[in-house]
Amino acid sequence: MSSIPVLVTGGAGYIGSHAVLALRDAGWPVSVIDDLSTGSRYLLPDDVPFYEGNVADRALVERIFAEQDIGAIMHFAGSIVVPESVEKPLDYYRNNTVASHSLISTAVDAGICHVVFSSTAAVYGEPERVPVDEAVAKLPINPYGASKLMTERMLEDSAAAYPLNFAALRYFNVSGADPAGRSGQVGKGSTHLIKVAVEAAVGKRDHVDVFGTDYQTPDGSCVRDYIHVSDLVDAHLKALERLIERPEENLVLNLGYGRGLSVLEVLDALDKVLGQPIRREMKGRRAGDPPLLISSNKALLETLDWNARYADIETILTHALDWERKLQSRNWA
Ligand SMILES: NC(=O)c1ccc[n+]([C@@H]2O[C@H](COP(=O)([O-])OP(=O)(O)OC[C@H]3O[C@@H](n4cnc5c(N)ncnc54)[C@H](O)[C@@H]3O)[C@@H](O)[C@H]2O)c1
Ligand SMILES: O=c1ccn([C@@H]2O[C@H](COP(=O)(O)OP(=O)(O)O[C@H]3O[C@H](CO)[C@H](O)[C@H](O)[C@H]3O)[C@@H](O)[C@H]2O)c(=O)[nH]1
Repeated sequence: MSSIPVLVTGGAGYIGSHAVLALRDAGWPVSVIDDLSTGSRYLLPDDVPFYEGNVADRALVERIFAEQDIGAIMHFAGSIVVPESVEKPLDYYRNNTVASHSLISTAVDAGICHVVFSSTAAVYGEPERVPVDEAVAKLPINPYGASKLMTERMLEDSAAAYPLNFAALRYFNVSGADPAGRSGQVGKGSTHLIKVAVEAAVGKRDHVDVFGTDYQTPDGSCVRDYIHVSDLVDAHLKALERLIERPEENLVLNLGYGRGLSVLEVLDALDKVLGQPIRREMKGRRAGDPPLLISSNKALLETLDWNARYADIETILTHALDWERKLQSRNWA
């Protein structure tokens, strides 16, 4: 497979930094643009060409395209906090939709042909069926999901009109960290279950809240499809290869294992990894949480030559825990 220079937007963030590492490991030339609003430069190797700035800065993006001879974009840059999107919807439409418009139109003008886009299970809202397949109605229930769906739509219409193809990858619950310990999730008030749980494991928190124990699920707590970040980014590389091989095709794929784990099952697994229990507090339901969110990954398995390598929840937790310990030992966050 011939590799072409890739621009990773949001490459100093959690998922983007793993994509940079995976692309480099596989021999792709990589550059990064990131405004460092939530990202951290130390998640990237020093020798990655790094441009600090906003993807909506057309002049900067044009310069990167020219200087790095970019042929494809992996677009991770965006704002990701669901409750914040409800409080500040216009910020989310600006940073996720309007900034993406600028990036896509700059790419089209520069003749860049392939875009892999970070979408989310939030585009489905409260899905009418679970496992959720890609044909389920897209009815987002918050501005975050709506802002991402609008970008998917822009890509779809642009691909019909210009020489461009795209992959919209809808992530379920991204978790874990680079198995080699080079990157992971950086704190700053994370609300994600696995991040919160490993913070408790290293003593940054004294307990984990369990939000809701009275759902119509086997043990009463919410069920999610946790996918290891390295498996997730591997699907991005496979998707990009496919876009290059088949320029007339686009891809819209869920990224998940098609497997559900409850909050209590995740915490039990962490207790097992640690060999001792983490303190839990049973709390009421958190607003806006669907009881059950599991992907159908049939399309992913049928379309890409992709296999899960790190699906075991204890593996996911071990990698997240190793990273949390590293953060703590370096006083990074
Ligand atoms: N983490 C998840 O569970 C999850 C789930 C579904 C989808 N996603 C999507 O994946 C992508 C990456 O998420 P993440 O978890 O790595 O978040 P993150 O906050 O760690 O990464 C986002 C990166 O983008 C940068 N950024 C934000 N706006 C920018 C802009 N306008 N120009 C340049 N840089 C900008 C930030 O500084 C950060 O480094 C996002 O688009 C998010 O919506 C994440
Ligand atoms: O301290 C915590 C944190 C979370 N939970 C529970 O754990 C489950 C998973 O919660 P996360 O916050 O880890 O993840 P979400 O399923 O809420 O969010 C995921 O889906 C969202 C869209 O629906 C966004 O895409 C988001 O980035 C992504 O992680 C939920 O039932 C939540 O209530 C707890 O019990 N205690």
